[in-house]
Amino acid sequence: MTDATTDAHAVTVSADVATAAAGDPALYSRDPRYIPRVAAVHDMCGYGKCSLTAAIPILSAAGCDVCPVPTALFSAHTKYDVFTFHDTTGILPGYLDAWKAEHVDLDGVYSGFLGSPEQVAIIRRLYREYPRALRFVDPVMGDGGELYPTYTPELCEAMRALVDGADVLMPNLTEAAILAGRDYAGGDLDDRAVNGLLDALLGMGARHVVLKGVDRGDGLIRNYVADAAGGAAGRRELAHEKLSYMIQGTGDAFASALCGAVMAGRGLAESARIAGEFVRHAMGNTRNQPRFEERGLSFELNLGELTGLVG
Ligand SMILES: Nc1ncnc2c1ncn2[C@@H]1O[C@H](COP(=O)(O)OP(=O)(O)O)[C@@H](O)[C@H]1O
Ligand SMILES: Cc1ncc(COP(=O)(O)O)c(N)n1
Repeated sequence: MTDATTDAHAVTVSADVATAAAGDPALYSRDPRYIPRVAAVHDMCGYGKCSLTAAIPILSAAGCDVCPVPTALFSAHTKYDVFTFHDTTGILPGYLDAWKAEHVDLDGVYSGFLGSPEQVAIIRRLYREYPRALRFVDPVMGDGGELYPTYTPELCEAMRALVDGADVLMPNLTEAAILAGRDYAGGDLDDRAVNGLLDALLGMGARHVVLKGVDRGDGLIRNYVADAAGGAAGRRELAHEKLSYMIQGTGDAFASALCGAVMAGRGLAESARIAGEFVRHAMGNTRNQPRFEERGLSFELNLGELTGLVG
């Protein structure tokens, strides 16, 4: 892995990904006249923008037909002190039976926050019934070494089953450690530790991994892209400016923008670059909103960055 060079704000990359398309092949071959259909298996939050309320507009802006598979209904995301939670596991088998009866077809299955361990079986059913669909897995479980409040050890264990065969696995460092069965080692991992986590996840059967959120205290956030087929030479480090405040929902927006860029026919490293920039710009706009610390990422003014990706 080559070190990123820094400039003040923009993304820096360890290779010129924009011009090195040969080293950053598309995972999806996009016909600009065709609108790919992506099932978004996430929760719905009534307030606090994240999960489905991020996935639907962001993927739509990137030119996808988004079909929600709601894994839970929350009054607000789990960073609020008060929220209601309704697990929708019981309705999902009938929901997918009805899709099957109507011959719905899918080009992608993009999963995130789950409501119960049984929902992993629902995702695996989607994989079986739509074997052509690209599998995007955001293994949402926790952050900063802590699990989210509705996540049990059983749900984390079930989540591990989604690693094998994932076309794009997008964990943060907490989630990568849980999936790989390692202790969380903080956010400032060196290259060797990053490579160790990437190797572990690729060894568990992921085809590509985007490891998010390495923070070495130098003002940058680093995301890493690795490819099971490409070996060490195929790894990319993408670094961009770290803003000094935190916003909820950045992980969901990043994963949705990355998924949209891949479905628009971009390479994975280029897609990770686009997603990181999209989140960084939207964080700037979120800062101008009331109660910005808790409202979720306000990306409404940034969707135009994604509408031009196709064609
Ligand atoms: N403070 C920040 N400044 C700039 N970019 C950020 C910041 N927080 C998150 N991002 C971008 O969004 C990506 C995903 O955010 P993160 O919150 O780490 O995901 P998760 O919710 O999965 O932990 C990061 O890898 C980074 O590219
Ligand atoms: C109900 C719910 N859904 C999703 C998230 C993840 O948010 P993030 O994108 O910050 O990981 C959350 N905290 N709560």
